[in-house]
Amino acid sequence: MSFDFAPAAHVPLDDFLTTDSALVWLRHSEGMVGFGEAFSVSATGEHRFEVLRTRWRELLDAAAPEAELFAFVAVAFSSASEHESRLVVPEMVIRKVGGEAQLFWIRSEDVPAESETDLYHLARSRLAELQEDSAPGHLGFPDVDPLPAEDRLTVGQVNDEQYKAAITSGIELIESGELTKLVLARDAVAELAQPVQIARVLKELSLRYRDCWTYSMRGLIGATPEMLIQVINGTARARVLAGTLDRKLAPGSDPDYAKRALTDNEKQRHEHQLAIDSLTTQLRPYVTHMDAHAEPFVLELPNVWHLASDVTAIMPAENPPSALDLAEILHPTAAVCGTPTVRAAQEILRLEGMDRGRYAGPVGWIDSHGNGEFGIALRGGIVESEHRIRLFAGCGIVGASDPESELAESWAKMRPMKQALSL
Ligand SMILES: C=C(O[C@H]1C=CC=C(C(=O)O)[C@@H]1O)C(=O)O
Repeated sequence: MSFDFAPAAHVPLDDFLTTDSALVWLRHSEGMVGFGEAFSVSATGEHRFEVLRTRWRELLDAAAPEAELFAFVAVAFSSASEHESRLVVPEMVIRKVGGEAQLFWIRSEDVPAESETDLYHLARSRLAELQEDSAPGHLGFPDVDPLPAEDRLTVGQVNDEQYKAAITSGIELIESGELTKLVLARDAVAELAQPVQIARVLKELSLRYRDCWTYSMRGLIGATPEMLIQVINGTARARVLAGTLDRKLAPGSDPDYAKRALTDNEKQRHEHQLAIDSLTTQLRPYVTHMDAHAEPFVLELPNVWHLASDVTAIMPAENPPSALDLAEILHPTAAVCGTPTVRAAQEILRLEGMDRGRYAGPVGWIDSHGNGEFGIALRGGIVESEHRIRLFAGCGIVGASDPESELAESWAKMRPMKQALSL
């Protein structure tokens, strides 16, 4: 059931981030926050999307026809990943769009209520209970977590030298003509003396990175600037990024620096074009009309500038694919994998030396009408235990790439999380 929810209409939705276990999708202080867990399914391997989709359909088929259900979804980057892809239906969702807020509740049959007003009060008190829930139990942390004496950031599975060596091998593959583009990632581990305060980190990200989509899905947290696909009432939208410039490197007084260094730079344009082509080629067969900007624009974030392009498409009126269908079709784009896709994915497994888990996979939400939004899980990390979070960042490699600069760029991409964790 759903109610108009005035308490969220006049305040930022961020104010409802009271518990670390909340499921989150926020941008410009609107979006969705979910509490509790009515249903959950996980999957690994090649059929992970299909397993999530099938269980979601079964759930919808079993639900009352008028039920409005939402699920939060995060899918592992690779079919070879040992990490689980998850779909979680929260018991309650606060959704805010265009200044209007609603509260959705999957009420268990045994909650008695006499009137609408009664129900609303019951919903409010249930929400208050769920908002108090401090249980990181949902995240399945191990019981024992040795405390670091002070906060530290250490190398992950891939150290700087290994990362640069992988990039050099990537460049060789591109020069030999086997690949056109390859995205290689690395990790770093933050160990904190105090428990990771997920809700606080999310608030910081959402406040500072307002143009990004702040997400939290059972331990996977971050704020991504890249929209893989959004489907709302028959219109699909994507924001494709590729081509990055660290703002720290910019000369202070030159207003045209970002434009010159990105828009007028051949390497960056080439890298960007490959990402656009991979998205539009995959999307075209599923839509009736598609518009992509002829010229990319410069997206300004507090840490970096990106070359960006927005794509809008109209879905067919009959049997349109759902947001989850499209996420599967489009993943992985050349912004996180490479060109050609299959070969690049193989080289990522061979050269990267780590399991990306849900980093760089689709993360977002879906509803019972096929609508949904999936960002690419970038600029974030995975909370691995109460005191430890693994950060990830990757860089698109083309023939003209330089390993040292790409390493520096990967640090720039981790800066939002480092700041939010006060590291
Ligand atoms: C792979 C990441 O970024 C991608 C998205 C935007 C720009 C990118 C780049 O310029 O390399 C990457 O393709 C990451 O942030 O971990």
